Amino acid sequence: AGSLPPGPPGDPIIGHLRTLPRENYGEKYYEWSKIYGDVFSINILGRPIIILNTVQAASDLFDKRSSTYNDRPYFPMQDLMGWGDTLAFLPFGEKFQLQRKLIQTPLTRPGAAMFRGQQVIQARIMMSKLLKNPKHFEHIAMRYATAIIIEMAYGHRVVSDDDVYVEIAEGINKTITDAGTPGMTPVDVFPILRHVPAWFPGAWFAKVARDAVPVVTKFRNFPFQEVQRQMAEGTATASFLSMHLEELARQGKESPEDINAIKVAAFHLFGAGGDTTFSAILTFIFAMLNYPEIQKKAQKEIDDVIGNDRLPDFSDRESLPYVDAVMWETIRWHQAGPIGMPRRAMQDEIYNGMLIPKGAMVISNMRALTWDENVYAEPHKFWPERYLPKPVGNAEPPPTMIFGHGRRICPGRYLAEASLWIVATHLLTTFNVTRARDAQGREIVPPVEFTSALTTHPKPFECDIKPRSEKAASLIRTAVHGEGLEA
Ligand code: HEM
Repeated sequence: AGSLPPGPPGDPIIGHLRTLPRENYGEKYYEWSKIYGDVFSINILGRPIIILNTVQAASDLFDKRSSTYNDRPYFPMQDLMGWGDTLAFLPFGEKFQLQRKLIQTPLTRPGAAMFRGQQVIQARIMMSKLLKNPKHFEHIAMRYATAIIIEMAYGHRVVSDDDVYVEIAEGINKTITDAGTPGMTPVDVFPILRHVPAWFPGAWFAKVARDAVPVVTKFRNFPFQEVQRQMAEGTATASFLSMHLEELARQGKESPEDINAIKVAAFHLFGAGGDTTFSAILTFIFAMLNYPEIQKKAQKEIDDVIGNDRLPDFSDRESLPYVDAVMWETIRWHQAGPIGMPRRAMQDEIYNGMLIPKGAMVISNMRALTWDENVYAEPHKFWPERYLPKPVGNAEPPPTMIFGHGRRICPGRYLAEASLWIVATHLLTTFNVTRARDAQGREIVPPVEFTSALTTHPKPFECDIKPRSEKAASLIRTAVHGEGLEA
């Protein structure tokens, strides 16, 4: 009946517990795939983990045999923190089906397009903040990613910097980072550690979870109560939450369970879509800093197509293939979620003669999928032309697999892509990202290093973000002023 996929040698009892990297799993697994094969396995205390390192394998299992892989393993850490009932962490079953439907329905490609007006406004607010406070670009990008999701989920427009939602969101992002990579923390490996008190040596995760609970609880309840209050007063703006609640009322199905399901779905949007979008935008700024020639070339395309009398809009996307290619290359270069989200096999299966046993954790290693040299020529090179048609480019496929596969594919992908595109295009149109200089006037060259958790970000870096011209600066000021959005 086949044996497990090959893998690195491990201890007969503890398996690969000690060989597992402490960070950058994606890269380590990518190296192991070169030695042990595209599909290889490790085990921790006898629990098999199967790692897929090509789009072919991920698609064969998660798309074509999806009924076996729609499940997720149990994530004790995220459960302790208060995320256990949210879509990304739910096992396959009724709750999953309901959450998936609630989240997916308004975020289809045409559904996501409804939020474009908000994205344009928020991109312009972001540019205006960069004009005033360029050194705070990291915070400004975080604020943008937050604002997009909060407005969509709750109808609240974040304009000012000390908005309470931004504060809560920062707290949430910190808990996500502190929690490490789902499936890989000590408590995932030894679920018994759930019961260990926070002071226990090495039990950092218990403290992280304990500190996260009030932050998560506040985010779960506060915006929901606000929208309920606004709906009662008749002042609510249309949003994911208000539309779902109105629909329930229309159907006369306002049971506490149904209302709670909607509350959970709205609250999950930020957890799933905030930090990932933020990571992609920060990575874009970092890529432009590291590849000035590419930045110039994208700016030239914009100058030729849009000119310098107006700001870009979504209607320009078709006419800017190079900018599109730069965006895709950014997310291929360093994707926000390097090892995706683990699945769990729901039955024994044989794949290419190898056994994938029921209960195994199955991971599609995004890092290897996006660095596969059979798909991407010289994968380590930042080369946007690769997506352009031949002979200018190499006609390689855009790396849409960073959003996953099958029935658990990221439901926020259209929204995420548009959030990134509109910011990238505004930034290229109006600003230059260049190296900052130290007190002696020498260029600061930050190392290309990324943090390691469920989502990754470039490690804090310095750069100069200056308007390309006085004209560009005034276009931003006029746009923001015209909308009455100065804060
Ligand atoms: C650059 C941005 C983003 C990236 C790279 C990303 C990537 C991913 C990946 C890899 C998964 C796991 C898919 C799988 O198991 O095959 C996922 C799941 C998910 N994403 Fe995203 N995502 C992004 C933005 C967003 C946004 C903006 C939202 C919502 C507004 C969102 C909502 C979700 C949800 C709810 C899930 C769980 C789906 C499930 O388990 O059924 N994501 N995402």
